[in-house]
Amino acid sequence: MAIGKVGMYGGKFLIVHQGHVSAMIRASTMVEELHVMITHDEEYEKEFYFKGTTMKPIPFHQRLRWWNELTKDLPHVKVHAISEKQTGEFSDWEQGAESIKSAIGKEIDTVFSSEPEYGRHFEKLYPNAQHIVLDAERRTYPVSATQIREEGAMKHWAIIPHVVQPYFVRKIVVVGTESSGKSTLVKNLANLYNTSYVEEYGRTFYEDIGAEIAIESDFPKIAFEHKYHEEEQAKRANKLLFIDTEANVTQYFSWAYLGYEQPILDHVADLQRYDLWLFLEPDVEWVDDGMRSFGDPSVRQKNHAYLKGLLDKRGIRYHSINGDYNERLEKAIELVDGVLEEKLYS
Ligand SMILES: NC(=O)c1ccc[n+]([C@@H]2O[C@H](COP(=O)([O-])OP(=O)(O)OC[C@H]3O[C@@H](n4cnc5c(N)ncnc54)[C@H](O)[C@@H]3O)[C@@H](O)[C@H]2O)c1
Repeated sequence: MAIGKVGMYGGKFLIVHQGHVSAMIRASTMVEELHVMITHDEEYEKEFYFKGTTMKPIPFHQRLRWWNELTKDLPHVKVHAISEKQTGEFSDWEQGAESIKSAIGKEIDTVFSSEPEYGRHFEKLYPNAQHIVLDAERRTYPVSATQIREEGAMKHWAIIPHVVQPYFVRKIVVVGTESSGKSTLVKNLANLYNTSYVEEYGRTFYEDIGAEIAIESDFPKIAFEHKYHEEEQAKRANKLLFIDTEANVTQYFSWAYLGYEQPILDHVADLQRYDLWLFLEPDVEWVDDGMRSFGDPSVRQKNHAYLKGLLDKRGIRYHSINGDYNERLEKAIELVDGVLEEKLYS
């Protein structure tokens, strides 16, 4: 028999970690229905929880989405987001409790937390409810959200839930014109860092249709499909995702093959966020693999300058990578290690 009928488990969940998930799952086995309450005050959070960290504030919609996904197989667990104005006083909790009670709409008989000292608040706010303290010593997951915000997600990867991890995956994009060594570098880096990668979709597209003639509608299709693969691979990534090309490169190909740029590709480029841009200089030997068209050295240089111009126009901070294959790899590794150490490059 359940210990209680209607349970409540609340927090700010900045960020959601396995300690929270473990508490929620245990609580869900003790009551007939459990309500997870995400209390938020985004202005206050920005000022008091994220300032001075390398982490960007996490919108409450994002937290709601994580909790929805985490509880999707538990029909008796409901998730709510509650605005709770923060001033650092107990009155914040009073106002929050009113919103919590009205959102649940039923008598709350069990309140869960991992903090014994919250008991004094709960006695006043939920006088008829029992307070069940779960893992007060944080033995299962000895970590706090504050520590993760301060030290960064990379360091605490193993205790970040799998539905939350894609949000924190660091995206490293490798750009350059044809035969600049992008695909080899991307695969080598992915294997070195034991993670996933995204291939240049344009190549697969033309291989699949067996055509060498490009038409206007190919390029938006390539850009969208490429984005889809980025999303999919981010779910499998181990901290880092290596990506071969992006929408500016697709724009460059539109210009190179059709003679003009397409505004829709600019819109896709506007939405992109990468943590590190590696720009490969065309100083390695041209390799004709049967799919390439611009081997002449002067054309190669002109194309290279055009692509750089596209990135410069957008104010993108890229890192030029040149030299032989070993020099390129070592330079890339140095920069990628910086990403793992939460260095901000863009
Ligand atoms: N108004 C209310 O009635 C009410 C009720 C509950 C919570 N709240 C809000 O939530 C806040 C309290 O939550 P918080 O700041 O502690 O939030 P939090 O998001 O850091 O933690 C949420 C809960 O998870 C527990 N927890 C944290 N790390 C854990 C770990 N490693 N292992 C196991 N459990 C762990 C916490 O003790 C807390 O009970 C309050 O400041 C208040 O704003 C309000």
